[in-house]
Amino acid sequence: METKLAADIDEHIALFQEVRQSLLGEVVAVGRQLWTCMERGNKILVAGNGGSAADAQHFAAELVGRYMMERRALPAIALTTDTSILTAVGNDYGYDQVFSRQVEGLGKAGDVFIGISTSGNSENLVRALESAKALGVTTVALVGKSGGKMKDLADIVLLVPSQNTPRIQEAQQWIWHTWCSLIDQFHG
Ligand SMILES: O=C(CO)[C@@H](O)[C@H](O)[C@H](O)[C@H](O)COP(=O)(O)O
Ligand SMILES: [Zn+2]
Repeated sequence: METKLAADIDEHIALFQEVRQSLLGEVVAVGRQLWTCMERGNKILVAGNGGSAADAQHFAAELVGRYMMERRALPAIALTTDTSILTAVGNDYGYDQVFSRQVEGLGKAGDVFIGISTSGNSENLVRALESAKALGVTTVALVGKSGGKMKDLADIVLLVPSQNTPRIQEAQQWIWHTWCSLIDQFHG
């Protein structure tokens, strides 16, 4: 039992070392793009399922509220929180449209949509990427495993090199926390 837990920690550390090697530069570049988007008056839309829904909300909370320093509120909306929208759209159109419908209602050219998924194959995120693209909303896919269908649709793809769902989520949490940290610094 403890051996398995220790192996999980070793896997986490090895993955983070790999992420530092292969993804840090791009994470910084995307963080700068997110800041530029919000600075010019556009907003960030973010969505995911399950643990990634929690991540979407956690990220939006730290932009609208604060991360580590005092700064102005920033415009970010998690598309996972309004149960009336989620149940109405899910019931009337289907669960695969719960995010795309919100992107169509809220998205403006110049906004950024971020889809968080471990598989890259959640259909509601695939549809949201398609809707975003049609509106001129920049799309970012935070994915793992093979990157799935989302990898081929998004403008920017950050692929965590792991097949293990919780480890991928841990690395994705590092990515959006790093964006929060960079945005604090850019805000100055
Ligand atoms: O958090 C976990 C597993 O760690 C689960 O809740 C997980 O997020 C759900 O199974 C999601 O539906 C998986 O979707 P995705 O990451 O493949 O887009
Ligand atoms: Zn989880």
